Amino acid sequence: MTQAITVEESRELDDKTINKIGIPSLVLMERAGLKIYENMLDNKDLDLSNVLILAGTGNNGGDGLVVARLLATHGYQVSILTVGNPDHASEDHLAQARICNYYQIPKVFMNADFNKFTTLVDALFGSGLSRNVGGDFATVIDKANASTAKIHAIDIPSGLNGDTGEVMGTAIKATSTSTVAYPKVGMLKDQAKPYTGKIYVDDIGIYRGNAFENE
Ligand SMILES: NC(=O)C1=CN([C@@H]2O[C@H](COP(=O)(O)OP(=O)(O)OC[C@H]3O[C@@H](n4cnc5c(N)ncnc54)[C@H](O)[C@@H]3O)[C@@H](O)[C@H]2O)[C@@H](O)CC1
Ligand SMILES: [K+]
Repeated sequence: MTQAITVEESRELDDKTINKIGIPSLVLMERAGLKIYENMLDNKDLDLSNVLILAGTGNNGGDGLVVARLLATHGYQVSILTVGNPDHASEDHLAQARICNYYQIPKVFMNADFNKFTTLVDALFGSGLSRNVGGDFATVIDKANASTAKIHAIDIPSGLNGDTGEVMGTAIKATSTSTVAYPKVGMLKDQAKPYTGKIYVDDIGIYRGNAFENE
């Protein structure tokens, strides 16, 4: 597996790629979503006949909404549960939500029966997780773990500390995880294995170091 980075490094690399190198964030999100979708098709442990996207209102959720759209446009049955305050949604999340609305991807709410779904996509938190998980987020994570569905996590299983591999209150136990750009150091610790499952590392155009860099 390629080198691992800290969560802070991952946020710095995202920022540099977008604001210094100039690759638009929605381009990175599209590339991430496409790779994640392909990882899900690749993983034969996942049954994609009825998928639910668990989307937070940040960019991790935005990645999840790209996956929702790719599944829908390729004929898969997919629904979205958005968790968190929509008034605090990131710009890119809102852009993806408008696209999902265009495609009329069905929405479900907190009372949804997760056992109806064959695969859940964990897009609640990625590198933005900054405190212990509680409230609706904890409810959804615990319900997802207790369900019969398999879980595919985006970037970092939600609730797992990407630096230490510790659980912050509660955390998603995924069958597989698509991590963006580089794995985060905490995900490679032994204690993280039951949470990450099989790890896919997705190259989306974010690189540590650059031979052409003049600094
Ligand atoms: N444009 C970019 O920078 C890219 C971001 N990507 C994705 O975006 C993710 C990072 O997105 P964000 O920075 O929007 O952050 P997240 O989507 O990880 O988290 C969203 C927000 O949740 C809030 N939050 C943190 N801990 C919480 C808690 N315990 N309870 C409730 N709310 C909490 C924070 O305010 C945080 O900003 C990455 O993990 C990756 O999946 C990828 O699309 C690649 C490009
Ligand atoms: K996640």
